[in-house]
Formats: sequence, structure tokens, C-alpha cells
Amino acid sequence: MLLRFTKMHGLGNDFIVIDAIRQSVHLTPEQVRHLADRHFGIGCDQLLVVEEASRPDVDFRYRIFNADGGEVEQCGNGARCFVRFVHEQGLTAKRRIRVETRSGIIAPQLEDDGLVTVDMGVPVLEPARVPFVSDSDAIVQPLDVGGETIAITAVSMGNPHAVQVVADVDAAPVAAHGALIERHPRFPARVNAGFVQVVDAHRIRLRVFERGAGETLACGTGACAAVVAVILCELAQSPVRVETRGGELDIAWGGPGQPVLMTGPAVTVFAGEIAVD
Ligand SMILES: N[C@H](CCC[C@H](N)C(=O)O)C(=O)O
Repeated sequence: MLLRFTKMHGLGNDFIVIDAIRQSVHLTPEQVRHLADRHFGIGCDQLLVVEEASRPDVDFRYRIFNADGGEVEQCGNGARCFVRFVHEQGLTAKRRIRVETRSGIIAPQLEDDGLVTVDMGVPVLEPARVPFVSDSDAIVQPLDVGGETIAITAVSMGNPHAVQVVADVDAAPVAAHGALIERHPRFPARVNAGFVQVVDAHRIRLRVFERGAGETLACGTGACAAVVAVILCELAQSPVRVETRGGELDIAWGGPGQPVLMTGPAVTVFAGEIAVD
């Protein structure tokens, strides 16, 4: 079959976006891996599927697949691209939409300046709900990685994150440690590994080795998790500008029990169609 797709990115975190409302789409993990392959397919970090709402209080349903073919709970940069896509495709005239994901409802909004703000929901810190195997609920916990003991904060934005404060993100062992943290046995659903450098009270630098995709140029939920972690550790105050390799995000968080608000760009690169057997 011929599959219509749109290629988009949020700060270089790139996506294949597929309209499953006006075309019938049922992709296997192997088909997702093929489409995500940067040599044999289209290439992307994640594949996003736009579906009709399954409940009356939301506008759309949003499914997210990592490049490794696994379906996951949330994608922040993808949420910004999602609202731009449904608007550009004429699937809605609303500028603020409610979207159902595997981990709950998010509310992306197209701003007048072309940026997109997303209410990413309330972060979860209870280890069992991240999930993170621990008999402590301390904000910072030790984790044995490659024979070293590092200090991480486990946060869920619907998807799991392990955030580590480092002196210099450029010198951090993102590839080596990121791969070990991603599959650490204390994260039974695997985890996104964030490496954050605090520049000042309102600015951090971030690199993320993403679950199911490897290091990406930016990670929206990773930026939210990193801001939650540095605020809880009293290393920064809201709002925080997050510098990623792909560009900057603005994150605001009012503290425990409050939602995280993320603002940043969403770009449509090209559209096409591809044969999927
Ligand atoms: N790799 C993530 C999903 C994509 C998240 C990221 N691209 C974002 O912008 O939040 C996970 O397995 O939870």
C-alpha cells in the first residue's frame, strides 16, 4: 500500500507524522523500524500516528512509536508538531487542542508567534510509578553504571526519565553511559537518560540519550523532566530556558502537583508517500 506521510521536527528531534484518520494505517513494529531507518526508509527518531478521538472530551488521539518500533506513552517535541500538523492539514480549526495519549491528556496550543505551548501534565516522582526500582523516595538517588556510582533523579512525564546533573554536557559520556542507563535493571520499562548542566538559575544545557532512539538533538519530555529535577534540587527556578543541541525550549513549572508548560517550535519539512508492504 502507499502511505502518505509528513516529515516534521521539533528542534531537530525528527518525526514521521501519519494521518490515520483519512487513511487506514496498521503498522507492525518491523514496519515502523523500516520507516524510521535513515538508510533504507524515510528516517526519524519517532513515528507519530494521528487518530480520531476515542472519547468525547478530547479532539484527537496521539500514538507514538520510537525508531526501535516500540510504542511509548509520551513525546513532547512530537506534541508541538502534532498540533501544527492537524491545523495545517485542516483536521481542526482550533488553535488549542486536547489530545489523548497512552499516559493521559495533553493540551498543545498554537501561539500567534508561531511557537507552540504544551501543558505536559503533572510530573510523577513516586518511584513505583516512573517506574524506578527503589526503596527510597529521595529526590536524588545513587545508580551503579559501568562500575561507577552516579546520582540521578527519576521523573515520569508520562514516560520515564533518569536525570543526572553534570559539570559539562559536552564532556559527558552520553553514548556510553546513556546506553547503560537506558537498559538499567532498576528501570523495568527502560528509561530516557538526561544529562543536564546548570548554567544559572534560569538556564540549563541538556543532552538526552532517548529510550528506543539513542541520543537525539532535543527531547521535549526530557527537558520537562530536567527542569523538574533541577528545581527540586534547588539548582534553578522557574521559568527555565533549556539549551539542547537542536535549539532552545522554555519550560515553566510551579512545583509539585502543578503541570509543566513547554514552549518551542514545530517545523514541517516535507510531505511524501512511501510503499509499505
Ligand atoms: N524516547 C521517548 C519518546 C520520545 C520522547 C521525546 N522525543 C520527546 O520529545 O519527549 C521514550 O521512549 O519515552
